[in-house]
Amino acid sequence: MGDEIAISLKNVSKCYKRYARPIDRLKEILIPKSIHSQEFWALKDINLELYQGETLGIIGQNGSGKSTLLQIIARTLTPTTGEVVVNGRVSALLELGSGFNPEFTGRQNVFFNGQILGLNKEEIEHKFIEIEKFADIGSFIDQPVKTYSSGMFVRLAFAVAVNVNPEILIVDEALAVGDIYFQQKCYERIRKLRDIGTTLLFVSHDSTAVHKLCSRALLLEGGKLILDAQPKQVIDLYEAKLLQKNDVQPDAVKIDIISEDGSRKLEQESSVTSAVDEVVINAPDVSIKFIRFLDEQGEEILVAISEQLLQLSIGILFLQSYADPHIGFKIREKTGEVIFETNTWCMGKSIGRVDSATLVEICFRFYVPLMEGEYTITFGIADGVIGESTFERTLLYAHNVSVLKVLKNTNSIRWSGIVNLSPTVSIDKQAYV
Ligand SMILES: Nc1ncnc2c1ncn2[C@@H]1O[C@H](COP(=O)(O)OP(=O)(O)OP(=O)(O)O)[C@@H](O)[C@H]1O
Repeated sequence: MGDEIAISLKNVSKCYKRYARPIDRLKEILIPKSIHSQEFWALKDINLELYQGETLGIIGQNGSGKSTLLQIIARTLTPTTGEVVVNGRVSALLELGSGFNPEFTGRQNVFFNGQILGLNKEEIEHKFIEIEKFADIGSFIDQPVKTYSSGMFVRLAFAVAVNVNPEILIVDEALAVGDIYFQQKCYERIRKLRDIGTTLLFVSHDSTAVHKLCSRALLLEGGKLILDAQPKQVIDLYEAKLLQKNDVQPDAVKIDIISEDGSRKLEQESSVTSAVDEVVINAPDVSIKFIRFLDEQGEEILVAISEQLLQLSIGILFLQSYADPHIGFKIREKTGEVIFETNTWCMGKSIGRVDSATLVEICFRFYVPLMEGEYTITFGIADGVIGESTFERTLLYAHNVSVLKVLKNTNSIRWSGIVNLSPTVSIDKQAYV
C-alpha cells in the first residue's frame, strides 16, 4: 500500500429525481420552475480515503448505492454535493456494455476505449494482440458489438480494462456474467494487478471473492456508509443483516456489534465505524452453555489432527419453549471465508419441540480433512423452518465462538489446498501396439 491517496471523497451525496409518470418529466422540462418529481438520495454524505494499492470491496443490498458510488469515482456521474479527488488513471468496468458504441466492431471499440483511457494509437496497437487473446471471442472481434452476447461483451470489456495498465481498476459485478474459466482468468489478472500496486474497487455479491481480493471493505445501506473495516467484519455484519431481513419477525432480531475495545453497541445505534471485532445476534432466552471438541472415544481434546474423527459438542440452554429449533455450524478459515456449513435441517434431523428451561446437547461428528492451521466456529440457532437457511426467527448467530486448531497428520500424504480428499491412486502399465 502506497503513502499517496488514490481516491478521496468528502461529504459526497447524490440525489436523483424520480418521476411517478413519464409525462411528469416532460412537464418539468416544458414548464420552467414547475416541480413534478421527488428527490431521492441514493448516496448520503460519504467520506472515504483510499490509499494507492488498497483493494476495496463494496458490499450492500440491492439499491444501497454501490453502483452510484463507483460511477461517481469513475467520473461517469457527478455528485450532487461534496468533493471527489481521484489520483491516477482509472479503468472501469461498470454496467454491461457501457463505454462501447454498439454500431462499432469489437476491434473499433478497443481503439475507441483505449483512446478514452489516454493511450495513443501505437500503444493500443501494441496491446491489441493481448486484448484479443484475453477476450477470446474469435471472429466476433470484427462484428458490431450490438450482435454480442452479454458474455462476449464482458469478455471484451474486461480484456480492455485490465490490459491498459490502469492505476485504479473499478469492477462492478461484471464478472458474474462470464463462464467459470473466464472468471478464473479475470481473478488471476486482478490479483496480478493488485500485486503490482494497482488500486482496486470491487463491487460483488460474492463474499468469497471480496474475502480473497480485498484488504478493506465498505458496507452501504440506504445510501449511507455504515461500516468501513476489514472484509471479514463487513461481510459478517452484511450477512447478519440479510438474516434479519429474511426473518419473519425482524424486530425480534437485534444485531450487536462488539467493538475492538470489547464494548457492545446495538447495530441500530451505529454510525460509520471501523473498530469492529464481532457481530452477534442473540435472543435473551437462548444461550450457549458449553462447546467441546471430543475425539472418537468421547474424550475432550484441545487440538485436532488433520483427518481425525472429531465430535463438536454444544450445550444450548433454552429458557423459553420453541416449536421447531434447528442448530447449525460453520467452519471458517482466518480471513472469515467459509469452508463448510450445515445445520440440523439440512442434515434431515429434527430436534423437535423444546420446552422452557431445557438444556439441549447436540453433537456433530465429522472427519477433519483440513490443512494444519486455526479455524473458527460460527453457530446459528433458528426456529421454524421456512426453507433452506430460511427460518421464522433467528435466535442466535455468533462467529468465532470457538477456535479449532488443526495439527499436521504426519502419516498423511503430502498435499496442498483447503480440503484433503484423501485420494487413492491406481496405476496400470501396458505395452502399446
Ligand atoms: N438514474 C436514476 N434515477 C433515479 N433513481 C436512480 C437512478 N439510478 C439509480 N437510482 C436509484 O438509486 C438507488 C441506488 O442505486 P444503485 O444502482 O447505486 O444501487 P446498487 O447498490 O448498485 O444496487 P444493485 O446491487 O441492485 O446493483 C436505487 O434505489 C436506484 O433505484
